[in-house]
Amino acid sequence: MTEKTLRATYRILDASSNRALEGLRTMEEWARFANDDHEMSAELKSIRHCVANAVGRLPRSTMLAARDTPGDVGTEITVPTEMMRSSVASVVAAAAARTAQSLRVIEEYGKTIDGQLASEIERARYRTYTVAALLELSLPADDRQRRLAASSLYVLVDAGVDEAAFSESVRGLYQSGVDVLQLRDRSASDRTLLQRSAVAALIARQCGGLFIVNDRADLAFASDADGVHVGQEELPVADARRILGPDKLIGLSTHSIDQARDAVADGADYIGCGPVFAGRTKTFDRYVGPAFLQQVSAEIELPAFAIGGIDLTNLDQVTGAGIHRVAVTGAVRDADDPAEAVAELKRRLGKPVTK
Ligand SMILES: Cc1ncc(COP(=O)(O)OP(=O)(O)O)c(N)n1
Ligand SMILES: Cc1nc(C(=O)O)sc1CCOP(=O)(O)O
Ligand SMILES: [Mg+2]
Repeated sequence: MTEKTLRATYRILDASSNRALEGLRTMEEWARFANDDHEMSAELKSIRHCVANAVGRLPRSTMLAARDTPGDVGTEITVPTEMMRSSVASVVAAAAARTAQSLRVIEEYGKTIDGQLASEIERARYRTYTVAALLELSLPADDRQRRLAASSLYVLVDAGVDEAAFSESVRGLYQSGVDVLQLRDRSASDRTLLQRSAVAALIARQCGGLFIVNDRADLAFASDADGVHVGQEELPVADARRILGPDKLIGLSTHSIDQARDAVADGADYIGCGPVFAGRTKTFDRYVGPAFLQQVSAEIELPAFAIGGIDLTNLDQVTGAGIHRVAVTGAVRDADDPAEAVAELKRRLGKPVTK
């Protein structure tokens, strides 16, 4: 092995052992101080010491001499969500992934220097898989469902004239009280929808809101949105779920009580119920009116958002039918002061009932 290759190998082993030990410590802190779990804390501490002892077989002075943090190009490479964690569950999940990846790196490059090191790290890696899974399963489910249950105002927006205007509008809507925002724009290209969705997903995490992509589970996945909303003619819920997995939200449009019942059976996380009234955004042959909302309110346990032509002039008909969640477009888009319209809608909706 050339001097240059050997130095690079020690640099990798140094960085990866630091990353692995940091990840193990991050997991250990939750097991110790949040879960008060003596057994899990002890196991994570034991793995951390095994890794440290195994890496201790390497010449520390050589590792330190190979370290060059100021020259590390990786420190400048970031992704938007790298500095964001939407929940403690995501902190622990990131630490578990980082630890496993780093142990694998130490194991593989360590094989070129010390086989005993590699086999000790392999044992530590398998132990980490087990304890990390138990730790992640001990955590409260990601709070996406909790935030959905607490949501009452859902606003649908288009891609806007450019990313800057879109970002400003999205942030303003969340800050004025919008709980859920959906990007719905038939005229935008996939590339534009993806870029806008990635931006909105990040802003949603920063503001504590939820961001949903209309129709397209692929774009929702690629942008790390909180979920997708599909209609009766788009991907079935089950197929959207296969793409997004169990932790993302899938909303389904419903226009009858049978469709609402099917939505529950199909595993949707929430439903849109409409079109209730004629509106300015989308036209229909028929409107379900408040009667459908009464049926849903009486029977369906999922969060149900009334949609279609809803604004402050007819909101009382919606809440009077027992639905305290609405999804609107025109009522905010066409308002003289969108922030004030949001605030007034939220005031009139109050805290959502449990369904
Ligand atoms: C919250 C919510 N409810 C209903 C719809 C309508 O979805 P869909 O029937 O797929 O029609 P389009 O929005 O795709 O035209 C929605 N988007 N959001
Ligand atoms: C996109 C959409 N879907 C509906 C449904 O009933 O499925 S109603 C609707 C339009 C919502 O916009 P506005 O609040 O401006 O009427
Ligand atoms: Mg649709």
